Amino acid sequence: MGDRWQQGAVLDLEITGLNSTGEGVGRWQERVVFVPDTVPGDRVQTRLLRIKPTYGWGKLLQVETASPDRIKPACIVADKCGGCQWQTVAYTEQLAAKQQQVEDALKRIGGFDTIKVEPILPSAPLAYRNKATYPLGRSDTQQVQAGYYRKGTHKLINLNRCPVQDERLDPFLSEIKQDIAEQGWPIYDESTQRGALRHLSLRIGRRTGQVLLTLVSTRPRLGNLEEQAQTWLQRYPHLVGVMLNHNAQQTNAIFGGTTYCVAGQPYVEEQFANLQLRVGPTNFFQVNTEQAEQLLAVILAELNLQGHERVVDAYCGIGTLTLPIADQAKHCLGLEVSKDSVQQAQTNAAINGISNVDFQVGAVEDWLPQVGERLGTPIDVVVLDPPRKGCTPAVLRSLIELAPHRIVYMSCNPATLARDLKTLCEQGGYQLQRVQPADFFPQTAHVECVAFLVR
Ligand SMILES: C[S@@+](CC[C@H](N)C(=O)[O-])C[C@H]1O[C@@H](n2cnc3c(N)ncnc32)[C@H](O)[C@@H]1O
Repeated sequence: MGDRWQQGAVLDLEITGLNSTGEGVGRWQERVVFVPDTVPGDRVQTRLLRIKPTYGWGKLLQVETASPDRIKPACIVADKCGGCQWQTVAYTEQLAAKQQQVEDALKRIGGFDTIKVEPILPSAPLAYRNKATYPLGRSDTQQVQAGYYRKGTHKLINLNRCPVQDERLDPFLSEIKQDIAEQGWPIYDESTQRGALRHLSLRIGRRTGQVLLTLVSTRPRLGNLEEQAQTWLQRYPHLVGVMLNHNAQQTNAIFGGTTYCVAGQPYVEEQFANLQLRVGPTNFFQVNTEQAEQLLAVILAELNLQGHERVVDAYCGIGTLTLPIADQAKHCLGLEVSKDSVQQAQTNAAINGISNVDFQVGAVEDWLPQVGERLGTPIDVVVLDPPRKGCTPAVLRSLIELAPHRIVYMSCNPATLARDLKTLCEQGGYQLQRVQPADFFPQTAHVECVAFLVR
């Protein structure tokens, strides 16, 4: 079945680009076809799986002529693992696709036809992640496994190494599951909802080498965990703490609300932008420390703070942006919904001797309307760094009412960024001055950006 626009048809295509979800993009008789696992420049044979009148999705049957940008993946399970989409795409091509993704979102969603997007800041392409969270499972022969899910499934691929993770985390991945097996701790089974251990989570301070190991369990206790934790602390000199997170909910969220420190300390220390930061097991912290630091340097250079500014850092996490900004401003107020993160941010402020900051636990929606009373007006700068879904209409309305002179909007989703920038410009009288993308997530289609607005 070929040469027809119907499900099951086999088509020959040339792949000419990559889309924002990581699929290769080709054209067939004016229609667009998305084909996962392909590289721009590939000539491929694909079978149409799903079709709409003007576009569809195909499954790669074979690469007839490989693109010069198709490379050998660093990962031995790259063709199966659902973790990275772009292990076979040359890094320069990944960067070009991300640049295009940002430019397209700003034009198509934001209507910013003339805005110049700065060249994307490249990262180390491998071994860059400071945090790994591996689901645990059992093989058909009942061996304990840890790894990532096979593409599009919840079937685990057992891994002993993951090339995008900091290499110092690999021994924990390959060895801890053996100890779990020897302890006989029951592994959680999603299908029956029985068992205890769900995830192995690892966090490393890139500059300090300190490692924190967290087990996520449906039960608040595991027999013999204290003794096993002591064995791990002795075996791994860089391991500084062992934690147990209790998550008994039927949910996709990895962590539950309570975390116990079983042995050692409940955080890793990280040196970040000349500050000493403590990061707990469940706190949000950018996974690419070096890139977060590069983007922070861009923000500080662009803001060029003089020491008299009142700044609000909305969605502030553990103060990663709040503290370096406060260092150059009159006062900085961080707003953050996670109580744990705010406590960590307050500790981080104290350790670094930064006293011109405050942190408020709560939703930005609730607290942004009150920041004028709290800090005094005018507010000079508001920094936004929301989750992927972007800002709610209520946050944008409050922001427009507050009318800070400048807005810095950091985002990991160019589509919601472009949507919110459009609202701020059309309804709030802001002008988009500059957009700087940065690659925080090599080997995946994700891209981070910071946009600068002035009123
Ligand atoms: C992308 S992270 C940014 C954290 C911080 N700016 C950083 O660079 O480390 C988003 C943060 O927003 C918090 N958050 C999510 N929704 C929120 C809301 N409605 N109000 C306040 N904080 C929120 C999350 O807990 C998370 O810490």
